[in-house]
Order: sequence, then structure tokens, then C-alpha cells
Amino acid sequence: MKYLVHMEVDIPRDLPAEERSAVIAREKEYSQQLQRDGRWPEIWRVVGEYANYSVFDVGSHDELHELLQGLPLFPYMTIDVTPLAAHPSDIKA
Ligand SMILES: O=C(O)C[C@H]1C=CC(=O)O1
Repeated sequence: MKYLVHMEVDIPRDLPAEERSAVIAREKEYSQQLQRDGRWPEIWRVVGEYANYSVFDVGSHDELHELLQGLPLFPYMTIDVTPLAAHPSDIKA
């Protein structure tokens, strides 16, 4: 099942710089592991914003929920999820 996910990040300004760097490094590692195993096939930066649009390819709503909750930056994110269905005009289908 595929999902379009919008993540907007807002790290509090008073978070110490070291903690900020550490959480961003953990986020990168977590994200790249999911990209490698195929569950996070697309990630795109939104131009001019600390935000991304991503596509997740996972087995269930519950699996996606668990993955998103596990994001190290989860406490500092606003996340919107759109479930995707096949389009009848898609020539790849
Ligand atoms: O930078 C972001 O968009 C937030 C987050 C998603 C992946 C990652 O490495 O950081």
C-alpha cells in the first residue's frame, strides 16, 4: 500500500545545538535505512521549507503509523498522510 506523506519540521529554537545535530543525524540514518529496504521509496524537499513530501510503500496503516512514530524528529513534526490508490489512466498499471 502506498501513501503520500507530508512532513513539516519545527525544531524548538531553544533545543541545544548538540541535541539538534544528534536528532537530525539519527533521523537521516533511520530514513536511509527505510529507503534501502524499499519502504520509503521517494523523498523530496519542499522548496524553501523545512518540509518534505515522501512516498511510503508498506503493508498496512498500522505499519506506516509505527514507522512514522519512530521518526527521531516525530516530536517536532506535523505530518499529513494521504493513502494512494492505482489510477485507471496510469499506463504502468
Ligand atoms: O529533513 C526532513 O525533511 C525531515 C526528515 C525526513 C528525512 C530526514 O532525514 O529528515
